[in-house]
Amino acid sequence: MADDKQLTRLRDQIDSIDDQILALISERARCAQQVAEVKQSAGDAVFYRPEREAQVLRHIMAKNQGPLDNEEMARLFREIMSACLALEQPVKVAFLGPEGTFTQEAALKHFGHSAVTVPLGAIDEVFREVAAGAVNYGVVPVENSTEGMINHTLDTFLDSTLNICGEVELRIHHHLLVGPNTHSDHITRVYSHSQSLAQCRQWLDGHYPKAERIAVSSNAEAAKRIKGEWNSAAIAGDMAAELYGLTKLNEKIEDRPDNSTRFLIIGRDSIPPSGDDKTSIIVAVRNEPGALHNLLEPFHRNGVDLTRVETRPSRTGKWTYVFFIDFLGHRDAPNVSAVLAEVGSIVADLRVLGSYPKAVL
Ligand SMILES: O=C(O)C(=O)C[C@]1(C(=O)O)C=C[C@@H](O)C=C1
Repeated sequence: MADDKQLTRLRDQIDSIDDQILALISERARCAQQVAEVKQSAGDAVFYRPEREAQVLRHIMAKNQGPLDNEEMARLFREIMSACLALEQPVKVAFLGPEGTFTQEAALKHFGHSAVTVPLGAIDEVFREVAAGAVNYGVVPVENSTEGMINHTLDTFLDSTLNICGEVELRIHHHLLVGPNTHSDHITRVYSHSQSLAQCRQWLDGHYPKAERIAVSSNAEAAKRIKGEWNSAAIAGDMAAELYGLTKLNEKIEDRPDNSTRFLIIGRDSIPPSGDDKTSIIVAVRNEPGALHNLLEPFHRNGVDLTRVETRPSRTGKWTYVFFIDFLGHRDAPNVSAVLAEVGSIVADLRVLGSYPKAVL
């Protein structure tokens, strides 16, 4: 048994520290309320400030001396800021539903749990609802470390005028889930999103080679569907398992242990610099010799680091290539604006999708 006196003394200490934390969080929340008043009196209706949130989290991570690690500490502050923002004005965030998808997990990781998350049926719908002002922001998957780009999201940007205002990365752990009617020896069907089935291909080949693999609109949808079915399993994450009351037969069945997905936050406003930013652009290039070299050379000459170059077929048929390019730096930075001016003058079309803080968590 622990020493009772020592335990009591330590718990008294924790009680008194909690009182101080409580008073400080309340003081911080009152400050946020005053910030809201300042914004309102300036006629500014935008309460969520991603560049400021990134700065707050980076500052906390730089100052943290343990024993909690930087990510853990930032997550706590993420939730405090989320609650403070909800006091100013609750933020409404649409995501690719139903409830329990990895996209919802990404939305909550980025905005914290005080955000109101709204499930929608398709990526296009998320874009539409943000554009219509029915929600403040949207979260869409853009790229998986195992399976590559999510082309549907890229293509939707071609027809949209929305801005990218943030990015969030999520480690993706898949589990094989079953309802009460299914035994592990009698699984004849495995439901999941096509990307998730692909991310677990080798595991399925090894463990359930004969089971039919059925692609559905999301892994949460797969989890929802198998609840009452016999001989069926779903591949989905923790949130879906919990939400639909399913049992995890096998955990972390993704073929690559570092499997992660990058999501983008889309909104209507452009975001000021945070000090550590990225920019995404779409360019349409004429089909001429040296076109790709001419496009990329100004980045190199101006010391702008490219983080991704992705090609998609142009849908107008007018231009042969459309490139999605991500690079480090904010569009307001002199070297970035010089590159954008130069690139804009040589390509058929250039659209800046947005400059936004690099993912902190
Ligand atoms: O600094 C602001 O503009 C605030 O509204 C305060 C605060 C915070 O809690 O720190 C809250 C919400 C914003 O998204 C950014 C920061």
